[in-house]
Amino acid sequence: MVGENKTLPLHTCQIEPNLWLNRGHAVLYSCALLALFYHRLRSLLFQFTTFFALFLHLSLFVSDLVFAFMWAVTQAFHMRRVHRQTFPENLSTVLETKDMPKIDVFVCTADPHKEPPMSVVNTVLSVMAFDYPGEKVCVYVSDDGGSQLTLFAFVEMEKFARHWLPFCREMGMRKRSPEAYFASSEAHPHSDKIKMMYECMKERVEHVMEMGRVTDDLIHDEDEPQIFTKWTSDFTRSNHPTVIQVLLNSQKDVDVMGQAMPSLIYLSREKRPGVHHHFKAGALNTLTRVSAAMTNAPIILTLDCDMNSNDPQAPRQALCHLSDPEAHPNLAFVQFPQYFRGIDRNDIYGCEWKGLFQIYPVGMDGLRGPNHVGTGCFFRRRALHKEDNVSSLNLSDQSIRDELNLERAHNRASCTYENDTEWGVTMGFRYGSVVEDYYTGYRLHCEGWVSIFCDPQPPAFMGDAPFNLNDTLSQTMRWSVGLLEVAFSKYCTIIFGVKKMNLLMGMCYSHYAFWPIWSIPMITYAFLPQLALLNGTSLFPKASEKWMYLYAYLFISAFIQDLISFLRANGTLGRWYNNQRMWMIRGVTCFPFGFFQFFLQKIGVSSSGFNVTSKVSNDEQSKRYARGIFDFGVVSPFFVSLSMVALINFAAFWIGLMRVLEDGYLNSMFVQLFLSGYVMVNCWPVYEAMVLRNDSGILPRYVKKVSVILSMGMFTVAYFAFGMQGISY
Ligand SMILES: O=c1ccn([C@@H]2O[C@H](COP(=O)(O)OP(=O)(O)O[C@H]3O[C@H](CO)[C@@H](O)[C@H](O)[C@H]3O)[C@@H](O)[C@H]2O)c(=O)[nH]1
Ligand SMILES: [Mn+2]
Repeated sequence: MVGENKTLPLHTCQIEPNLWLNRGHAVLYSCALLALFYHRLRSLLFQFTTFFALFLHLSLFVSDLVFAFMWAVTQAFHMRRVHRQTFPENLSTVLETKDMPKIDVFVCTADPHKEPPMSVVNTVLSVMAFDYPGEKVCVYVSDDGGSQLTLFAFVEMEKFARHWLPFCREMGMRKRSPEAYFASSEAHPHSDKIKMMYECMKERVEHVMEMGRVTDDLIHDEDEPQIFTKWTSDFTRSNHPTVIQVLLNSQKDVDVMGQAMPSLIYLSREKRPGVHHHFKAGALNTLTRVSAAMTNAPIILTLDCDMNSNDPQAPRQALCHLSDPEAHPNLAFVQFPQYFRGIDRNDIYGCEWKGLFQIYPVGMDGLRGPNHVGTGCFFRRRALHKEDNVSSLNLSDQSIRDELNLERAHNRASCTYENDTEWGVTMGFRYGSVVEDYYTGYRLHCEGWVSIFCDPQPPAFMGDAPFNLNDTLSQTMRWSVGLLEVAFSKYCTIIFGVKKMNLLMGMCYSHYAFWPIWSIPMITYAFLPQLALLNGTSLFPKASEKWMYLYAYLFISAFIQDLISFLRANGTLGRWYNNQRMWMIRGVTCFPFGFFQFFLQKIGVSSSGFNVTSKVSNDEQSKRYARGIFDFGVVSPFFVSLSMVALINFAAFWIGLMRVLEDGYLNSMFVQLFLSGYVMVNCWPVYEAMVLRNDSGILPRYVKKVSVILSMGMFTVAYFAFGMQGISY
């Protein structure tokens, strides 16, 4: 066991027993796959009567190859799973409180309308209230929206925080974001006074949000007017100077009980039209440089604005690894998983991402460590600066109000600072992919850094998940584009990755990089067998043939393996069912559209973008979500392709069933009929939204019309293609 003091361990690490079961299954399944390809190749050669037949069988062949590739790379996650535990109560054996390292916390926000300032305020309050010496914490809020509304919220919050932090210490509660605390059963009956203060602050912030700007009558403090003077008439979110505002300084600010407050710094980096700002990666690099000039803590915690601390012990848990004298010298980061609040019982949109955030990191942790997921991650500053830069940035004892430091910080937040530097190339968060988290972690692992997965219960952090279908699909589409940017770059995971790390790590990273290629088999299997069924053409072995067992084994055992690992990670059957349904939906919507977008970028027609996920939902939407009802509601190309799948499969199943019963073809059409039925059952929410429901979340008429027309067009083309070729088995 690693990091174990003779008596009191800081952490333990256990390899999962029974791994041979996974390995045995992998061998068996591989053999089955080989048999499948033998069978597929044979059909390809023997049934090559016409080009159309070749096209049909080639499509299925390629689809199965993709399935097999995805299955194979996923096995790397099951080869060496490890489970860690931390013991923060033992930290004192290696570290006295006065020696605890300083921590800089980066909280990113980008748009006050999609990310309400009050929610960012809650996040910041929850981390300021960490169970950690106040003078050792500095929270930086990066506002890429350059919004005076967000700054106003923090000016207000700073006063409330002086009451909130002592309150948290006194109550010793776990949830330290006011919103989460007041809504929880933890809330103390005598918390009325502090709740009132909170409500007052919230009211003022929301009032300013409604007004859209900060008016003079809202400014009380004599210091405050000058804070907002940078917002002149030509200040826009994409064209403005740097704003750095020190709101709290731990060297002089104390709470109402006289204890040092953590520092709090608002930063909105300079933006100019025509100068690429590299989205969140750019924001994080600016924060890294600015914080180096002001507090220069050796440990950095990155958080998205919706990621509240859910346990004030989180920094101590991370320190169990980071401060362990026996820690790996190249330990770059300790990653906590993303958990989400407010997910409905059955997680209809599969937003929990159990595989991505809970199951697969355990597998990577047994290799070189989990991938970085953008939030809830404690970095060693060393991993983000180049070695030689760390010493030159060693300014840790300087005051954050120091004029020289402030000037340095301003300079480092300028939009041209990075020109001709290594920032984003070999230093800091890497540019070139909109999934900067995945890409940065990947590059660090390739450079020989390692990471650790820390998944304590209760979860250390909790974030928001998208609450409607279009938002979650847009988010996955952005991820898809970002992942393809990595897959098709010179840092391709299967070539560069395998070479620089090892085969298994390369496979894990490839699983993500090639996510969007799921769309190839998904689209093929969603349309081709169904169109063939409608035209009386059989594409699979007969139900009575022995090859059928092979198909059944491959299909069923893949599902069972997935189900078992889902249930073992505290999943429920309902959530698993919805999760597999969302895979199908993503496979025919955001993955192919992501592919298309990536292609447009490659040929220079479109440029990459970071469409921030909205963290607000209206009342009606929330009600529907709570009842597990799908929200369509907007005209979106995703819904057109999804509706087409629903329509074609519906027609294929019922017409196919009628024909089969009439003509007795069930034996040869069984697989296709089963497939249409399976897709149809998965598409149930789409039928509901098409014809059965009557609320504002139904499929818009326009989407229905377009998808009916396109489906008919597709059917007609297939009718002639199958008819003219005259294939029928
Ligand atoms: O130009 C930008 C765009 C975004 N953000 C911030 O980035 C964070 C993540 O954005 P969000 O819209 O919530 O994206 P998600 O897809 O929900 O986030 C996941 O995926 C991102 C990569 O696509 C990662 O950065 C995140 O950490 C990860 O949680 C938010 O705090 C934003 O404020 C910026 O600071 N600047
Ligand atoms: Mn998010």
